[in-house]
Amino acid sequence: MTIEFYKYQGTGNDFIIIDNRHYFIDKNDTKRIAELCDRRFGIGSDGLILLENDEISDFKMVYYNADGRESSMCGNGGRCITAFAQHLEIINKSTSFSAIDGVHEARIENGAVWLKMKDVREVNTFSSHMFLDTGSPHHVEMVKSLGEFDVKSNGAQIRYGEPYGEKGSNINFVENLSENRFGVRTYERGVEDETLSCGTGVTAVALAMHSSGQTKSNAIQLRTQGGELKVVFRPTNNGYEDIWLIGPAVLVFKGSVKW
Ligand SMILES: N[C@H](CCC[C@H](N)C(=O)O)C(=O)O
Repeated sequence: MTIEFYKYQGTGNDFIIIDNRHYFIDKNDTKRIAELCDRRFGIGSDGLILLENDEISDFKMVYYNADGRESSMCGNGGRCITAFAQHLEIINKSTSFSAIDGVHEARIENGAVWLKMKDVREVNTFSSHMFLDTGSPHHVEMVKSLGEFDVKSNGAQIRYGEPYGEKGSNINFVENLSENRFGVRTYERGVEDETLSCGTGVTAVALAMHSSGQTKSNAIQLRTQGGELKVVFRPTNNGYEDIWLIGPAVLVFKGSVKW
């Protein structure tokens, strides 16, 4: 079967997106999904996203990491599928769609996509790092001179080490740039490499910086290797709510491929 795909990127985190409302893709074909994500033998991407019909919302998002396995929520992917849904004229400027961690509101405003993230009830603080789940699990730790830091080897060591083990976590390394701006580089579980940005990751960093008192602001700028993202949120006495991940989502090309 030959299928049409669209290639999107959100601050360099890139995805193959397929309108699966009418196809009958074998969603358990881990090998084929990994082949399509391969940067030499396939189309090349950090992940693959299916857009499907949904009874309770405008559409359903199914996310696979580059290893071909279905995974937890992808923030940059959620922004890209919103732009894709508008491209397909499924939506106009706002939507609510279903993903593995629940229903997300999103809107497109002045060329940026706003994605509402799930509420975060707890930020776990340890001596060397913090850990929280923003739809995907995230380890957050401060480093000096982020630009020269070896993200891949240090990230892999933490991701496979205790307490994360095989299930793993995404690993974010952070440097403070100003009162409300932080540099972030992320080792992503399921890509098993550094990605140019990670949406649930920068969301975790923004909340961790507020929770640890490194910022008093509730509007945080995140500088990633792939570009600038913004996270705004409302601190409550039960964690964080009204959390929005804001940034660009760009259609790079479309094509067709044998499945
Ligand atoms: N690799 C992540 C999922 C994708 C997260 C990232 N691409 C984002 O933008 O949030 C995980 O397995 O937890």
